[in-house]
Amino acid sequence: GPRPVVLSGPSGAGKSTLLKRLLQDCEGVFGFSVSHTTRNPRPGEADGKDYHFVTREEMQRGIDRGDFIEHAVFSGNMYGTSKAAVQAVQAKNQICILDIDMQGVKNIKKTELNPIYISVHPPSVQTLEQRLRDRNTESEESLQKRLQAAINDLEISKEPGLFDAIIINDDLEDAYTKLKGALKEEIAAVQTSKDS
Ligand SMILES: Nc1nc2c(ncn2[C@@H]2O[C@H](COP(=O)(O)OP(=O)(O)O)[C@@H](O)[C@H]2O)c(=O)[nH]1
Ligand SMILES: Nc1ncnc2c1ncn2[C@@H]1O[C@H](COP(=O)(O)OP(=O)(O)O)[C@@H](O)[C@H]1O
Repeated sequence: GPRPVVLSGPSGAGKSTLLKRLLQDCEGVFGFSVSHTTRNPRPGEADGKDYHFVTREEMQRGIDRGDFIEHAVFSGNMYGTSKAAVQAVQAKNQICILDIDMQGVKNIKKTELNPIYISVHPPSVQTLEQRLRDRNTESEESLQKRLQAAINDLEISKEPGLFDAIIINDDLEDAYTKLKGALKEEIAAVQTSKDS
């Protein structure tokens, strides 16, 4: 099947915005790997679509059973990619997109998944903070944790070879064009196999 795609980058960099657009624009080409999380759903988020929202006990049981390819704690909540989430997409012969943090990137590198790694960056930490504030989803404490993680992860992202592409999300149209461009061969391959 097609190579999966990992989208990483700081909270608030624009990963969900870009990937939602990609899913709509290239209908049937991509499938989202629905992660598990212990954080509370935000208004508008649907269980089983944006995340599988679970308790810490349920998540820990799944980890102990070996259900997860990778898992991490981010900003005080647990997150993880289940084997089933990736298999559900791969069974449809779609390009599986994973939206995961830096710990997830490092752990996926130890697996056989062999994805394309893309990092989405904000134009500056100031802009990131403004976008996160305007999104209105975080408490002040959660916002500060995300900004600290962002500063740390932006530094780690400079490591040569960690990512296949880094997309700076300043103008959204421009960033989207770059993201689609970075994946054009994979998109074409899936479209060709669908036509045949
Ligand atoms: N390692 C890992 N990170 C994840 C997973 N799902 C989501 N994340 C990351 O967890 C972080 C927080 O996600 P979320 O609470 O949805 O906040 P947002 O990124 O600010 O919208 C982001 O960096 C996500 O990429 C997962 O399954 N594994
Ligand atoms: N290029 C952009 N210009 C202005 N605002 C943006 C841009 N991209 C995303 N946003 C906004 O910034 C916020 C964070 O984006 P989001 O996609 O939720 O980030 P992430 O999924 O990486 O946490 C959202 O409110 C989104 O609408």
